[in-house]
Amino acid sequence: MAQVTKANGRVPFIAGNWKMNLDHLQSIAFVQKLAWSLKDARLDFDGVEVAVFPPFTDLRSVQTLVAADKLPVKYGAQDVSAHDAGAFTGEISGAFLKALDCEYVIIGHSERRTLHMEDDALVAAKVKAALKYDVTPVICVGETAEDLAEHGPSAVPVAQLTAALEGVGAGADIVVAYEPVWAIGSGQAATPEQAEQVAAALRAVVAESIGADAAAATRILYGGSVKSGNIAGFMRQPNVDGALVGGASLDVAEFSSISRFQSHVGT
Ligand SMILES: O=C[C@H](O)COP(=O)(O)O
Repeated sequence: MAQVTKANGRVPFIAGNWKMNLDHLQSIAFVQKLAWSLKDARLDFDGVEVAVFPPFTDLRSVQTLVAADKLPVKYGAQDVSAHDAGAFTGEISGAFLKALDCEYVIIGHSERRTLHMEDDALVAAKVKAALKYDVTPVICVGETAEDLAEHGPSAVPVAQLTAALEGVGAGADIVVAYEPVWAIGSGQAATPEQAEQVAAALRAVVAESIGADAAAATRILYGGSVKSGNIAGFMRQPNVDGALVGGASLDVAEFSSISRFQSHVGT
């Protein structure tokens, strides 16, 4: 299968955020089926990285399965504490994620910003906590419909990413996810051109904050009502390197189809 790994060298990244869905038994069945599906499709795993982000309680099961069967599926957590250890009831340390071989952690998802009152300062602290333990943060930014009407598409995501990277060292390994809040779970995705416009602005922020080399290497994802039917349009954009998928990541066939976006490119 022809790959569309871009001339820029960034490996496309398809990430499934399960949110609060699928328990540890369901996670095992899901990851097994996903791996079989991707293998059946003869996906070249050098050409695309596929990761799932299950609830914390699933991570040990997913780790065991992936390690035992050497499955070509990566995994990460949906949140991390800003603290290392101690009296923080309900929190999960980056050290614990690293101990489970999590490569990634989602930080600053709009649901955490809105429902759990996470502000830019806390997001920035969590980014540093993840990097401290060598877990790559997937930093989520995005504007609400009101922000869009008032400030246009880029202003709020740019401000959020600038704040999230405050104090982060040059060359840090990060992933950025642009998720317009109005597109999440709404069935109304941004257009590929809208996503590209904001992704380009976010890449400039990465360059300004942690350096041009890091900006060239950083994957910027689009998220918000991504499906197999619209993924190709996003993947054609020069600054969009993948997708953070919510609802559609809970259906093995659909998530596998999104991961095989190469087969939709050109259609
Ligand atoms: O993290 C994923 C996003 O919230 C997108 O969710 P969605 O694909 O259900 O719109």
